Amino acid sequence: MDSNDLTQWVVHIEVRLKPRVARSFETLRGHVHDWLTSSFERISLPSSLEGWEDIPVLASAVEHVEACESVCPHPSLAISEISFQIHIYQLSSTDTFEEYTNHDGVQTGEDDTTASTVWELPNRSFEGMWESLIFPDTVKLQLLDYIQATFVLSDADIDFNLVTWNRVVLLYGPPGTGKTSLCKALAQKLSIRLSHRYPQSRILEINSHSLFSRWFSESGKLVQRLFTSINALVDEEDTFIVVLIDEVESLTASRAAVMAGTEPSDGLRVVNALLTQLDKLKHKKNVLVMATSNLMNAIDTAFIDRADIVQFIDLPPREAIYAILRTCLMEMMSKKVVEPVDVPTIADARMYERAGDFTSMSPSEAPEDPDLLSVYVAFRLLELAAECKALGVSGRALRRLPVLALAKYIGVGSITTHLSPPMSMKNVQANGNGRPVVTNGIPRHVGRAADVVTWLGAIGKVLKDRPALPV
Ligand SMILES: Nc1ncnc2c1ncn2[C@@H]1O[C@H](COP(=O)(O)OP(=O)(O)OP(=O)(O)O)[C@@H](O)[C@H]1O
Repeated sequence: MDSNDLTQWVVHIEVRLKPRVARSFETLRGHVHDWLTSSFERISLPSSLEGWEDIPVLASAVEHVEACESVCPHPSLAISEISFQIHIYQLSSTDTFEEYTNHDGVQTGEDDTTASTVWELPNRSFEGMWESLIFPDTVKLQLLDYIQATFVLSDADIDFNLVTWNRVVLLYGPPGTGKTSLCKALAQKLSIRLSHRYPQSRILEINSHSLFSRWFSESGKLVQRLFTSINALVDEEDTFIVVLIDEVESLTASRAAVMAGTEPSDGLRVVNALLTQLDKLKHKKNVLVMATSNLMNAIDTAFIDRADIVQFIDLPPREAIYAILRTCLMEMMSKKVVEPVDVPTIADARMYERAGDFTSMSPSEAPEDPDLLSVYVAFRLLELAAECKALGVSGRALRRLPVLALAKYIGVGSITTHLSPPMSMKNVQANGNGRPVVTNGIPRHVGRAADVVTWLGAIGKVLKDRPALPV
């Protein structure tokens, strides 16, 4: 951007408070703004910000500050180019609660089926999920922008008869590509970003299979009953509700298939009931329906037609695989399971690749010099990512590779420490190669870690066992 250009980019700053801190969010927002504008010249996007620990009022209340990714094409921005939107939030640790329904609508215990599970948002169980999901392009930001666009139009009091939307998003694609996780992560993000409008947020996950009653013809009624409880939640106008329908094809089986006799006739009642209920929900501002499917062809076209966004989520491309494997490796390094080295980002790895810095090297020739070792790691990770891409490995299977590598090729016995449960202080004593440390008050042993070259080699071997590798 031209330095004379007065355009400012909106940058979202998310400030997570410690549990049980009872301070005015408005006052804290002011302190965070003052700290940002007085302490930084530039901010990298995305990045975790540090330095608030030196401001007593922030140190006593804050747990984490994140400058979120932005549509801005620059990796960092000068403070003068930024218009801050500061979101203060506190995580709920509340366990999920389940809503029960049965054929006659009375909770009786044995016959009850769990029709839905509800979480308060933002919830500790979903923290970090957004960052951990890696997709090509700007899939995540586009989805976030879509929701924000609906709020801009709602605020402008746009006539719903002229410009309309249904608040329904459908993600489809192969299994294990992160669709369900993306829905949950998006719900968490929205609960933080929309907290000035909606002080409460919840996600309600529908258990599609439970809605098929063993009492013939009851399923349509079960859907209606479930939506009666959803409507009760939505009626609280200061609460934002995300309704997640996983495997939506089981609830919205194509009516053509039902007519042709390839689907049970109960399916017809369910899909009709669901479409009717969705039409009623679309007038509510505080609800978003997110659905996922592996079988797009099996979904009734009337449901697809109601979705404002139909987004294909594919198997990860090489760059995303690199980034996912890198996060796995870095997590293991941070927990001392793998010896720490600098693992280049995908951007750096591609730079090395373009510069021709890679020469084919066998693991026995891996350099000892830390800088060269880090280039070697980038090289091996790119190779592994290309292999995974060729095999069509899903994101879910990628995250399993470290466990398989440890179990099959490294050997559980060759690594000590974090495999054992936390010990009390009096039990802490140096053992074997380990020495005791205290992390967050929990004593742990730092033991023998595998070296990164061995790890990468083991992951390569797991990929070679193709039949045993669940993709
Ligand atoms: N693109 C990705 N980036 C990072 N992690 C991913 C990605 N895709 C999948 N994963 C990992 O795989 C796990 C499974 O993902 P998830 O259940 O959301 O996939 P899904 O597409 O909904 O699968 P299914 O269709 O089988 O229900 C997640 O916990 C996540 O760790």
